[in-house]
Parts: sequence; C-alpha cells; structure tokens
Amino acid sequence: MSDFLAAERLTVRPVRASLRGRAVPPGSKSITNRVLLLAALANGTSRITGALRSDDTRHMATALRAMGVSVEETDATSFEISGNGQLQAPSDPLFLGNAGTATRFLTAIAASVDGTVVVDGDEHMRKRPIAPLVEALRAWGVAIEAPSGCPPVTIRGTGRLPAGRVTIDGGLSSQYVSALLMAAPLAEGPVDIVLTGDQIGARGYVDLTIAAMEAFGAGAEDVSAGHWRVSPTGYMPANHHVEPDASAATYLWAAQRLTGGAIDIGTAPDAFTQPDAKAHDLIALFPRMPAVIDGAQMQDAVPTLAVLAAYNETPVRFVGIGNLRVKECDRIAALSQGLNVIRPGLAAEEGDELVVHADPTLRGATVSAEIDTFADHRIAMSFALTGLVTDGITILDPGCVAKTFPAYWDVLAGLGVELRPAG
Ligand SMILES: O=C(O)C1=C[C@@H](OP(=O)(O)O)[C@@H](O)[C@H](O)C1
Ligand SMILES: C=C(OP(=O)(O)O)C(=O)O
Repeated sequence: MSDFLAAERLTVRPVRASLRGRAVPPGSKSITNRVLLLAALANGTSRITGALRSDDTRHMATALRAMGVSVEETDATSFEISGNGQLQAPSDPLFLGNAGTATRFLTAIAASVDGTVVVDGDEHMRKRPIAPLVEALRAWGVAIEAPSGCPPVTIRGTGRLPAGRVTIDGGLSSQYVSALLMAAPLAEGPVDIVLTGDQIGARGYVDLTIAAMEAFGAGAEDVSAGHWRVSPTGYMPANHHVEPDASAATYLWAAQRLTGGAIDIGTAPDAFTQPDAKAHDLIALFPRMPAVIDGAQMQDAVPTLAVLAAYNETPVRFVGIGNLRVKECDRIAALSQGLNVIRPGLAAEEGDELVVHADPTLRGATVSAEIDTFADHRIAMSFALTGLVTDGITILDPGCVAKTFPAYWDVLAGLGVELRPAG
C-alpha cells in the first residue's frame, strides 16, 4: 500500500504552476462489476481487460469465487473468469464492503442459486436501503428477507427464477433496476421489468447494464418508457475491454480547469458511455458554471462539481440530488460540512438541494481546514481539488479512495502535486 493510502491525513499543497501532463483514470467501476458478474454467469471462459482493480471490484471477485467461479487476476488490469453457467451457494455470508453495485447486483443474482445466500456489507452498507429490490424479488417469487430494509439480506433460492412481470421503484437507486435486468436472462421464460414511478436515478446506468448484457449474449427489449422485456437466453462467455472510469475522469477535468492546465486523460469526453461524462461540459464552463445544475443524471460527479462551484464566479444550486443522501455517506451533508469548514457560509443544505455560495477569493487564500471524508472516496477526491489552489487543506482518511481509484494520490503526485501524508 502506498504511504498516501496508509496515512491518517494528507495535506494537499497548492500548485505553483498549472497541472500539465498525462494522467489516465482507471477502468470503470460500473462496467467492471457488471462484466465480472455476467462473465461468471456464462458457461466458459471470458477475458476482461482495462478493468478496475479496487476495493469494489475485489469484493465482487471474492464473492464470485465463493460461489464456485474461477476469477484469475492475469495482470494489473485484466481478469480471466471461468464458470459453468450456475453459481453455487457460498458457505459463508458474502461480505461486499460498501460496494453498492456488488451488493445490489448479487442480491438479485443470488435468487438463481440453489441454496441460501447472505449478502452483507460494512457498517456503511448496512445503512444503505435495499428494501425496494427485496420487495420486487419477493413479488417475483423469491424467498428473501432484509429485516432492517438494508443489508444483510438473506436469499433462499431454489435455483429457479420464474417467468413473469416484476415491478420496481427505481427512484432511490437505478442499481435495483440493473440488478433485476441482469438476473432476468436466467429465468425460465420471458420476464417483463416495469418501473412503478417515472423516476429513476441515473437512467444512463441502465443503458450501461443493457450494453453489458448484450456483450455477454443477452439483452433487454425496450417495450415502452420504463418497461423492458428480457428473454431467457442465459449468458455467453466473451472477451471485453472496459473503458476508463468517467467519474474518476471528472477529478482530472476539474483539476485541469481549476489550475488552467492541460491534462491528457487518454479518452475524449464524448467517447465515454457512462453518465458522469456529461459533467465534462459543465466543468468546461467554469468559472461561469450555471446558477442551477441538475445532478440527477450524473450523481457521482456532483461532489466534483460542488467543490468546483466554490471557486465559480456566481453561486450554484444543485437540484435532483436527493439520492446523494444514501450513497457511501450522506453526500449533501458531507459536501456542505466540508465547504463550511473551508469558509463558514460557503454552502447550505436546502431540503435535498445544495447551494454553493461561490467565493473566488478562496483561490490563493490560506485556511485551516481538516476535511472529514466520512469514509467516502468521492468526498476525499473532490475536496483534494480545493487544496490545489487554497493553502491549508487536509484530507482525513485519504485511504478511502481505494474504493474506486486506489492510485488517485499517486496520479496527482505524478502531475506534480505536493502531498504531505501524516499519521
Ligand atoms: O449502476 C451503477 O454502476 C451505479 C449507479 C449509481 O447508483 P444509484 O443507481 O444507486 O444512484 C451510481 O451512483 C453508482 O456509483 C454506480
Ligand atoms: C455511489 C457510488 O458507489 P456504489 O453505489 O457503487 O457503492 C459511487 O461510486 O459514488
């Protein structure tokens, strides 16, 4: 582990010159955890390249191994996965840390296992709601319990998923919808998946799910808005290259813009298929970002945008971000708290919206701010940006970036950023 990940705190020193150079984000977390799972459900061997290796993908890989799948790490960004088309019941609960993708996706897939599967996570995951997915699976005929409405979830599968119609409320998390879609090709007949409300977190993640299903020989037909029909095809093995992580890219785009530099991330903004790539155009508007930003379709980029907004010429109100309260931490509260530690009055929570009162005089100022990251990688990575232009910013628990971007601090250091670890 690098000194940066092991440190208790990390002070980010202001840059003396604009950040310039090449810095490539790791593979996409969302795509890696989808294709690892779908490869594991296929009968045969699949090879994944360009993959993310981080806490979240380690939890997925470990869980798949516990269910009888061979998952080999053939190099730093590649996996070779061999399965026989049927997951086995694990002997112990699956521990998935705070990986939302792994937890939600495996909860639905566990219904295809013949035997009992317990899906569990760390103390943060045990506060993240999963009841809508549990209720949808129960209505689909699955014996499933999650007494607290959050993990742990116990699934008593029979190895059979019936054909039918499943309704799901995706307002709190699109991952519930993705989870059901990925389970549906394993059913005994066609499955209709229908949204109960018109709301869905970021619809772009459902598109990523369907693209991953297609890459492994399945698919989902769009019957109408919020209604998909999935045929019982199962999955085929495939070789798949994972594109870089768009959420990780937002920190590099923002660092470039904030310091007036030029960072080559190796992928054009419009070449990403992930929803957070939409944040690029907003970041490019800095320091004249708009007065209102709707974060609903780029939720994981909101911490990046909110921190950047602190240096904007005019205030920015973030709307459509209600479900940030049930991410790795309550991100609306964490962003407001961190910004107010930097300068009192810099941000305010208004219901489920966040107002960032821009203060361009922060650039070049000296403050004394210890940022509580609440074990949330995105809070750590976004607040690190403030340290590039404001003196006196210290990030607590910098190791939490290992959830999705373990090399984050090394990447910043590689661009010439001075980081001082302590503790
Ligand atoms: O499907 C995915 O890969 C993801 C969906 C989003 O979560 P929600 O659907 O819970 O909003 C996003 O925040 C998460 O990081 C990854
Ligand atoms: C919300 C996130 O992750 P997940 O839901 O996959 O844990 C994230 O990576 O910002």
